[in-house]
Amino acid sequence: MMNEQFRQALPVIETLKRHGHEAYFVGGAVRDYLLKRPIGDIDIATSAHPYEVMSIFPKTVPVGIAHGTVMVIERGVSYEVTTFRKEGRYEDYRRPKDVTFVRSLYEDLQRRDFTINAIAMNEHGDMIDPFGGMEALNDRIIETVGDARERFSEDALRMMRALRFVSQLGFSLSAETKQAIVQYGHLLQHIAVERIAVEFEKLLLGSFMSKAIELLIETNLFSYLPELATKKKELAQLAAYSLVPVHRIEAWARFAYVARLDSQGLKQWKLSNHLIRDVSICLEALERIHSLHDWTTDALYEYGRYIPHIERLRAVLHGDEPYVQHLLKRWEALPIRERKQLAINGHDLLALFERKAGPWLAEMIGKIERAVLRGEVENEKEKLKEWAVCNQKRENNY
Ligand SMILES: Nc1ccn([C@@H]2O[C@H](COP(=O)(O)OP(=O)(O)OP(=O)(O)O)[C@@H](O)[C@H]2O)c(=O)n1
Ligand SMILES: [Mg+2]
Repeated sequence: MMNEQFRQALPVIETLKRHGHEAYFVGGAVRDYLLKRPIGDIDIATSAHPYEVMSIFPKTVPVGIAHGTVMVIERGVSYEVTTFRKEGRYEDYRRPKDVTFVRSLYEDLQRRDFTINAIAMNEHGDMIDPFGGMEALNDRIIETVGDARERFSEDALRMMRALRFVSQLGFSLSAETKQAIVQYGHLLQHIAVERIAVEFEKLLLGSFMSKAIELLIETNLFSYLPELATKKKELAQLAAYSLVPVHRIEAWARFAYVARLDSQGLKQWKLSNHLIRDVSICLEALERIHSLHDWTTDALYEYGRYIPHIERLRAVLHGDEPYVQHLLKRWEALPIRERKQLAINGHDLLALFERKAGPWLAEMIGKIERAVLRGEVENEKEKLKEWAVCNQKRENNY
């Protein structure tokens, strides 16, 4: 009964109970535990007020007091402890700013998005499941708690969440839930792009991505996503790929490649500049590298640590085998893997030629770099100096 992660978290529940409060495990961890999937963060719901939670535990962080959430750190692990609540008035189809704390677990579960996410577990491992979540898990159905149109107008992001759960779990949408997405999809326009992108990324990384993308098209929800309103055909192509990308860079790069989005398009998704740069490098590489043959020494050197991403993408997009290990071996065998490894630097060259710094210097370093990479000269300071001087003479003779 109960797995190690929950057992480790038991003291949090027990401590709350000792202080006279109710406390349960809730949310995704309970769902994933019942599905025998690896569980992520453990969330706890309690009748205790946030300030009571903070006074009971020695180590807490008020991460979301306004929403009733306090992070409790117990034996180095952090848990989100949220006071039973029902959400206050919803405005603008977003999560409410104010919440009302309630004293009953039932009311707390009632405000949750899907029945599979509205199951609570007590300290003995007993399930409290007033909305049929376990049956839905068994039937592999995603259905809202109560009226779907109500749930989606409370928080329109839940429509994206429904599809990301489809992608992660391979479940189907209940007829009512699907119908409500068709009807309320436009409300997604009120949701911050950053929040949409978080769910979309999980969708792109799910094992059943194709099924989710097909639903995205079928419900027309795609037309409210950044840059995708006119990309129905491209999305359908994305659904045709069955391999799962292992990394977020690959997930976004494959998406951008198939949907024909450039870095400007990705900017509309409000991804971090860092991620956009990584994805853009992969996209640029995919224009050049179509087969194993295109992995020249120069390409290996240029793409360095991106080789595994690019190669896996190339393989998926061209229906080929990935040769990651082979390419990494070739990359590791290069005389140098980055400019920093050159045995000569700018100072050395300035002294050698007794010249002032100028454009000639970068040009010279570039030539030396290429010569070393091609094995024309050994990466050793004296040899490089000699080569540089000879090269200069050769050029002056022309
Ligand atoms: N828009 C939302 C977001 C969350 N929840 C509720 O809050 C729980 C925790 O939310 P979150 O951690 O975002 O999702 P999980 O279901 O836990 O999924 P994951 O395992 O990916 O964290 C959900 O299970 C659900 O009960 C909700 O009702 N409506
Ligand atoms: Mg969670």
